[in-house]
Amino acid sequence: METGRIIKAYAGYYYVLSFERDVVYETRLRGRFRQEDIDFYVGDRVEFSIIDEDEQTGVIEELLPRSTKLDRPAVANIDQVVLVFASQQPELNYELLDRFLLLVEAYGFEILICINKVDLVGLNEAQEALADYEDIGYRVVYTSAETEHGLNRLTEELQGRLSVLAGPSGVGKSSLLNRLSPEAEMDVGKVSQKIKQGRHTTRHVELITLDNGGLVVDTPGFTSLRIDFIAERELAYFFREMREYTGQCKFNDCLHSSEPECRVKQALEEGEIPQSRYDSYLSFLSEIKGEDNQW
Ligand SMILES: Nc1nc2c(ncn2[C@@H]2O[C@H](COP(=O)(O)OP(=O)(O)OP(=O)(O)O)[C@@H](O)[C@H]2O)c(=O)[nH]1
Ligand SMILES: [Zn+2]
Repeated sequence: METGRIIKAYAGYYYVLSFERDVVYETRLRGRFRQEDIDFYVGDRVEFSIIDEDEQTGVIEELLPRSTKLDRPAVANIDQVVLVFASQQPELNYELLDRFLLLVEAYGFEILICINKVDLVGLNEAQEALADYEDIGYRVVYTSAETEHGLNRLTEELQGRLSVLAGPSGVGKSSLLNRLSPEAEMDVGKVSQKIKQGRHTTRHVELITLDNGGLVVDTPGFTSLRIDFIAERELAYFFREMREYTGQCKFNDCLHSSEPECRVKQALEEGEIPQSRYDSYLSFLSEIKGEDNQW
């Protein structure tokens, strides 16, 4: 039995990249899966048997355990979300960055922040703009899809993992994906050959294969920015720099807004929590409470 990962699903066929060799097999599901009503997603790890080695065809026999599942796009086993923002055009919107960070924290994915278009402001300015986030402990890479600055570092961060890009419109997500993907098609000839046969005008989610073993979802995730599924009481927990203080307030049910003797607000005054992050927190809190529902 072989093991591999579904990198594309199309018209009843599942394209499985073998873990043992650099080959993509065109597979079908065993009939029993239809009766059992089991869904298979791009990103799923499977066991399969080979029907014809020359034709690279096979049959999926088993679904291996899934660590995570995202619905839009439907992808299983995502290891990290790459939040792409631009240092300029569009101007870096911190509250929007905090909203994306909150969503990804709430889903429990690992996070990499990618600041693109550094060619427009210069690396120093781009880094200064993210200093608070690096202090909090977020990993940040600085890129330019235009000059290719930082693309090696980004590729390293994608190594051996399944990543999805997310971020606002116009920041360069497609440009970065295009920079990453031609390499993959050149180096993994058989992969692209098999995949091209199934290309079609309808959009289907696919994984882009990098030659360092990294996989990247070809469409951005987190297109809905609604946060009202998050409970008021857990909001501060998803702000990493607030987490350590939330248990130390005078009141157990403190929401860190207007309560007295709030340890979070004390940390804010002492400069341990950035003012702009706290402003985002208050804004999201009132949104969750239903006082302001703009999304
Ligand atoms: N100067 C500069 N321009 C860039 C860079 N990356 C992308 N752009 C430009 O920014 C514009 C938007 O890029 P896209 O790649 O379409 O951005 P996107 O994030 O995919 O946008 P949506 O498809 O709306 O989500 C295009 O005109 C790109 O040429 C960069 O690093 N530097
Ligand atoms: Zn408090």
